[in-house]
Amino acid sequence: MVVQHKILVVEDSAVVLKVLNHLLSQSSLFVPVLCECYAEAMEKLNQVEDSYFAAIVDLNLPDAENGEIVDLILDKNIPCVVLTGNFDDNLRLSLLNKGVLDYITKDSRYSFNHVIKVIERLHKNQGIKVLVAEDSLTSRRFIKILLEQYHFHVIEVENGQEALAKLEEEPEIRMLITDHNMPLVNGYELVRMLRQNTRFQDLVIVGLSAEGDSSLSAKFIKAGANDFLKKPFYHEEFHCRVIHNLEAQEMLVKIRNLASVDSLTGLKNRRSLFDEGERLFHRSSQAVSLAMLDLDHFKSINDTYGHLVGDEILKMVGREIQDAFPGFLSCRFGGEEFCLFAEINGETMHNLLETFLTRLRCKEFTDAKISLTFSVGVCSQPKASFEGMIKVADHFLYEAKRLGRDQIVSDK
Ligand SMILES: Nc1nc2c(ncn2[C@@H]2O[C@H](COP(=O)(O)OP(=O)(O)OP(=O)(O)O)[C@@H](O)[C@H]2O)c(=O)[nH]1
Repeated sequence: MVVQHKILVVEDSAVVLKVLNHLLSQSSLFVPVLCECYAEAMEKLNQVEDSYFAAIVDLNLPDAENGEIVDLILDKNIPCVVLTGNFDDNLRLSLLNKGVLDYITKDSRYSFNHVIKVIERLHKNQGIKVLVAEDSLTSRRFIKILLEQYHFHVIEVENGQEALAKLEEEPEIRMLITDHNMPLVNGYELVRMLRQNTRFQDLVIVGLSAEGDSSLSAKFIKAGANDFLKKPFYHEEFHCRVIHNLEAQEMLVKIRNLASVDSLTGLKNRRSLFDEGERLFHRSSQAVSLAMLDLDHFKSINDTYGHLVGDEILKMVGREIQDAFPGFLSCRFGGEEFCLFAEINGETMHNLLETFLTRLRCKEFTDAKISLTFSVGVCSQPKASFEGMIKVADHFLYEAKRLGRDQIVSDK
């Protein structure tokens, strides 16, 4: 079940309130709570049972014209995004110094999408671990506060050696913010070491360099850092760089996943079967088994109920396979053909497949209550190559079809 978060919106313009309400309601994560003035917001905030994930506020309200709403929100420790009609540099600085998350002018309709993006980002950041490597306690704490303001989970270390140990210990750390001048292993050496290890390829690294040391920024980037910041930096720039680099990395992961996943079923696609299967095949020192599964008479399902129902069936079958074979390399080989590969012996593979086929026979799929069966070929005897195993399993699959379908033929 999705946990929904309340977002307090304080805005005197009915149109803006409507737009923000619409945009927030489009996400299943957020529930907008709308207020037209300061007094109404205060009343909502005083209802003790209510806690707010964030607030979006207009600076000039009819009953509080000088941004008093910001202090009210920040006093309650609620992350605050300010929307305003006029851009003023001094005001912007004073708001950012107070600790507002962002300051956005209502100069186009994109401004409202920007506000929602900030709130969504805040939500996403909750699960993201960031490592801060910095020997100066003051500087480290300052960076920690800035990151926590954006809901990141912050881990602190005092030097490069500790950073390496922490990154080994906690592989889910997504970002490293590192100073250069640190004892034992300095920032530049740390980045070089990390980038030589393919495991840390996706780690986002932002180097911190002292003012005037331009060669260091270049060295950081050359060593493989994604970005750098010159100290002292202003927190608006810090947040932008952190978020932009993180989003670029997220996009990369998304593209990589799209390239390896079958969009219909969510299983791995044929390309990643060969990539990952080859690797597992060569690495494995124990028995491996490979199964090719083909839905029986699938063409007649398409012909009778249409392609959309056929697609729905393939999606459901994908989920069944995922549930029945956790930890397996499971892929949609093409059309209505699937492939399973794992480090198990032929007998175990056979038994698991038997259980799966039995369960499938008892099920009915879609509103049309369609029954499904699979023909399966299994290869579990040692072969010279991964491709060789696929060929053998494919051969047994066709044998299963020839023998009347709905059965397993294997070499065990
Ligand atoms: N809906 C849908 N159908 C697909 C997709 N990919 C392949 N098919 C259909 O799968 C059917 C496969 O038909 P056949 O190769 O004749 O096999 P079959 O009807 O399952 O018969 P047997 O394999 O001999 O039991 C064809 O009708 C394809 O159009 C897809 O992504 N979606």
